[in-house]
Amino acid sequence: MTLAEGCLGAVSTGVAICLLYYFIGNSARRLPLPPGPPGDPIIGHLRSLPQENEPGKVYHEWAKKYGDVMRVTILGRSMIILGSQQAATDLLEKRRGIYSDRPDTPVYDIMGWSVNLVFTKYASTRFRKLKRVFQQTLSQNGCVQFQQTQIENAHILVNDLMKNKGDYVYLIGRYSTSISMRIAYGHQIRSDDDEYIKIGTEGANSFLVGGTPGATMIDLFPILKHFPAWFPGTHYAETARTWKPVVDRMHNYPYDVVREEMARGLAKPCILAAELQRRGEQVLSDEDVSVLKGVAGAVHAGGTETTSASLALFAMAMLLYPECQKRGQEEVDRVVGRDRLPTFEDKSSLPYVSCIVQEILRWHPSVPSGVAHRSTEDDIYRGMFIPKGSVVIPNIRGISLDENVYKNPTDFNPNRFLPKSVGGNGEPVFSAAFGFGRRICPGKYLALRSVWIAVATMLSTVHITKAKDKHGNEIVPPLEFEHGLISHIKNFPCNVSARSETAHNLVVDAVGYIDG
Ligand code: HEM
Repeated sequence: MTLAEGCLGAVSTGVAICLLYYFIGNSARRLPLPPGPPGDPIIGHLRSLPQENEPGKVYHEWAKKYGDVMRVTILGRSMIILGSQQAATDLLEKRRGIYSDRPDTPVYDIMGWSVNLVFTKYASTRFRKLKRVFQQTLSQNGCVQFQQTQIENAHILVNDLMKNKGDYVYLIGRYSTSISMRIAYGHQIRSDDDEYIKIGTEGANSFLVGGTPGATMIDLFPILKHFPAWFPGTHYAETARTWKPVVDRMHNYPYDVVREEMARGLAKPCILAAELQRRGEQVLSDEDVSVLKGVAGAVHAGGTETTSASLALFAMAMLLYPECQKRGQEEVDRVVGRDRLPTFEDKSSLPYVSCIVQEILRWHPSVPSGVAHRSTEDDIYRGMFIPKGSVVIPNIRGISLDENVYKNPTDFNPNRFLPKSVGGNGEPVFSAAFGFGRRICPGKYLALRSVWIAVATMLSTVHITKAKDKHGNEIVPPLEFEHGLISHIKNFPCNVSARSETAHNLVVDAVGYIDG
């Protein structure tokens, strides 16, 4: 074969491949898009998308009519809602190569959240750097190094609950903030006026004012962020600018403190100090500093509200389903006894307690609509065309309510996860609580351990009962939630008391040993 013939052959093959792609691409575009409820001309579903009410529940009802892969549009942008474990696994996990990006979130970028892994674009060096630190420190084995911190904070929690009795939701928030701050920055929270509680709470509040990430008018039309504040639709950009100093302070203040403590040889072991030490004498670029602030900030921002929302649900479940509390307490008493407190070594012998934790995560998932993914290529699924650039939402709440998988899904029933051989329903563990694919929650193992040790320690030492009104009648709190990226149960009254004098003394002793 001559050189000319060879070149001709290569060119013809190239042209044939291009034509094939062109025809496949075109025929894919001729396939039906996923079905969905009717929308308005031009604006699409802007008016009909649920905002106030529980969106995941509304999507779940729509899915009964339109299927578990639904499409809605907002001003021409496609949003695909996945309503079953099967569809979410097929796309977000099995085709992770094309469903792992995040949509643009200019509102959160203006606020200063772009340092955080959750908003980082998939195909970026920054994503790989942030992910590496999480994978190394918070893997299933890596988490074990933090168990003493978790145990100590569980003891502080029950001690405070016994003293403060009714202030459950606040103390749970303090428990999860303490764990995050200690792991990220080596700082143990000891009092209510601690600066870390203040900056953490303020930073977390910014999530309540930024709208749904990727779905505000500014996210859809970023040009609007340059328009004056009076212009319709610009409101989120203005709000975001107001909150920027708060979010910046949340990232900067603890970073500066740890650096200063390291310089004086006083820094406590934590993720930030370990990462700084790893870099030794090396001069840090602005990007390095921003990655370090992002890692530590993500431990706090990703872990605090989600963990406390889950534990707030635990108390509500114990109030509404006292028989589950009784069964959990009996299991702990049988395995751990009454003369010591639970440890992680007891975990494998306490299956019902683990089922309680699983059921908290399923009953009302704390991130009900997940965090939106974005597709980076055209795709075909079950004969439907999913255009490149679609925002893809795993409806975690909908998956938790799937009647084909979970019997009577609105009931709190830990027994559903026990094998049939021991009288359970043998239903599958609800893994969707932590998301999917390459964006799956990197704090999953830490979170599961923080929730487990708090639940086991509470079952061992305290009794949670309904509060009474002024006439002595028990108050049955309604199951109501504040809906945002993270779904929080609305504050509710309850009583928490020591289960026995022995339990009280054990806790007081344990707290006395915690190192200042
Ligand atoms: C019960 C507690 C928790 C729940 C229910 C939860 C749930 C989730 C969910 C649903 C996602 C989105 C996954 C996806 O996009 O598919 C996520 C992402 C994330 N979570 Fe968690 N999480 C919890 C605790 C934590 C903890 C303790 C940390 C940190 C130590 C953490 C850090 C993160 C980060 C950094 C991301 C973003 C990951 C990425 O975008 O690649 N989370 N979490």
